[in-house]
Amino acid sequence: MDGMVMEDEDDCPELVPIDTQPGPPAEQIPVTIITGYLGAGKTTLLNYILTEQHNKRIAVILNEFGEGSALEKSLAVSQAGELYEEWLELRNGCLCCSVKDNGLKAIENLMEKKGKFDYILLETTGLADPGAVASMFWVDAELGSEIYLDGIVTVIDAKYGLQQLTEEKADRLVNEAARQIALADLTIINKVDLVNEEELIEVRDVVRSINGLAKILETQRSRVDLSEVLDLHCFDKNAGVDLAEKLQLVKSTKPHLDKSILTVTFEVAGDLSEDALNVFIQDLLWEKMFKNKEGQPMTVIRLKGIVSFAGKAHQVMLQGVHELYELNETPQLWEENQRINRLVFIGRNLDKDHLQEQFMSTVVQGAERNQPEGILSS
Ligand SMILES: Nc1nc2c(ncn2[C@@H]2O[C@H](COP(=O)(O)OP(=O)(O)OP(=O)(O)O)[C@@H](O)[C@H]2O)c(=O)[nH]1
Ligand SMILES: [Zn+2]
Repeated sequence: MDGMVMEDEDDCPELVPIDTQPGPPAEQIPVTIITGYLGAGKTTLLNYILTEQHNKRIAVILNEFGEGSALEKSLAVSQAGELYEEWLELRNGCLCCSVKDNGLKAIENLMEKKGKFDYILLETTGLADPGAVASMFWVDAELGSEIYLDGIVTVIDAKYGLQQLTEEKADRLVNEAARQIALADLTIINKVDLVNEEELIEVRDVVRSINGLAKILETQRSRVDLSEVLDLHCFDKNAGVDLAEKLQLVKSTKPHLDKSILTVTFEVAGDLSEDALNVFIQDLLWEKMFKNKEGQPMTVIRLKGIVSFAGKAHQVMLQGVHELYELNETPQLWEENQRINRLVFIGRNLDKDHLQEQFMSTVVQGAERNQPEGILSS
């Protein structure tokens, strides 16, 4: 248990046991990923945070990782009004591995030269898939990096967001704007000055229909309460208590605009077999074995949950970003006879009934089981 699991590909690290310390050590530096479609207000948000926040040394990274095939990319880091540039070498065109090796190294080099930052804000370009960038920081924290992923913030243009979300995509491609919303821990609907109340409600409904879990803020010029954006600890197992509460409020959504991406959530009482759960998740995320009624494979972009393992007194937090997932014991103890697994899946072609049916097969049955099993609600 307590480990990062990833697909076993040649260039990628293998299953790595991690320490069982609760939460990131104090000296680790949080990185918040700021994503969102072209022109939504990401840079405006960065600048706002930089001007509002005076007691943190914040480094800003502008990410071009996801784009082009150039062999070198610059990593611009600005701090206290000064701009530094580091060059990244992209090996063999494999962005995932190059970014992982060099992106973090560049940041760490920079810290050696310029002194430690307290916080890193990373703006992805509007068309990038922030999932790849998020995975890199997430994995690296497990490998003992100085940097950990705090949260994924997606900025949405109140005026053009809907249009961006409905842009036709070639058959198998996911609309990037929708994917960015699906990945978010927090969404910010910006430019509220440009729309009327009705239009705003429409955008809000669509955002909610894609991601039923992320909090939604509404802003003008990306002016937010910084405490709602920074230090969210979304990937931290100590956030398990908050997550457990939040999951109780999440509702499954109906497709709204972008037909394919939505949120599915359910609760199942009882204890799970850890092995069976791993098989279920891997079949879902890696093998894409589960199909909807139209025969299309279910694709999960983001996954969160609190689960109960047979024989474990503590709650276990489940987190997934694309094909990476993690199970971590939280400090939270189960109350007797209150062991309820709560899961939230955000992705395409999700069929709730089928997913829940498959999940039920991970519940420990018969003599092994020490809790009553059954569906509580949905
Ligand atoms: N009317 C209005 N304009 C805004 C608001 N927020 C940002 N803008 C403007 O929208 C434009 C795009 O803002 P940016 O912050 O550069 O957006 P971005 O997401 O960083 O854009 P790219 O990096 O190009 O994808 C700029 O001209 C901003 O001044 C807002 O709340 N209302
Ligand atoms: Zn920008």
